Amino acid sequence: MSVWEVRMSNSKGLPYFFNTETKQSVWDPPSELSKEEVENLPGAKEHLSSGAGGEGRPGQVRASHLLVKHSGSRRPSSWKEENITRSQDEAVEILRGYQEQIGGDTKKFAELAKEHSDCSSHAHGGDLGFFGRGQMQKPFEDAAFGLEPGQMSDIISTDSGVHLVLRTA
Ligand SMILES: Cn1nc(-c2ccccc2)cc1C(=O)N[C@H](Cc1nc2ccccc2[nH]1)C(=O)O
Repeated sequence: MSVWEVRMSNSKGLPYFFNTETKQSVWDPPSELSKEEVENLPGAKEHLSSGAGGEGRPGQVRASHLLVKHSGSRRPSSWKEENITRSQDEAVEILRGYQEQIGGDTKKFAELAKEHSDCSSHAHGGDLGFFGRGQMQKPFEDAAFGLEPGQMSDIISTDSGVHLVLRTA
């Protein structure tokens, strides 16, 4: 029985991980847990988007993203860089570079997201699983729901940073 459980942050509309022993809350899946263990945590089925293999529910989309954070990001820290100080303009320039490399190649998208995305979903090639409206920050939701499956957005901005979004289902 894991000491971790998945809860929903109502203020942010995002799932987080709560340690019932230490009472610690973290956004990122605890690194000591495998993807399988994360998906079987109490609350995971209810709060985590259905990941690989899930069909999702009507009105849901599945998307991946490549996030570059900057100094103005809600949480200017990531698995890659503890203290992110780049400006938003620098973040956009970096993301433009990835956009050029990706072209329309979805395999390349996943490779670059895994290596460079400042989101903890990098470990899954940027895959966020299925989600419905009301779950993600609005600019991200609008971009994802405005794409056809297989289509990639231009650069969009949220409180988390700047993103490229790829709708996958
Ligand atoms: C919304 N979300 N899902 C995951 C996720 C999903 C599947 C597997 C692992 C992590 C991580 C996150 C998340 O909020 N990550 C944040 C960054 C971030 N901010 C976002 C805003 C909109 C969509 C995705 C976003 N990711 C972080 O790591 O600081």
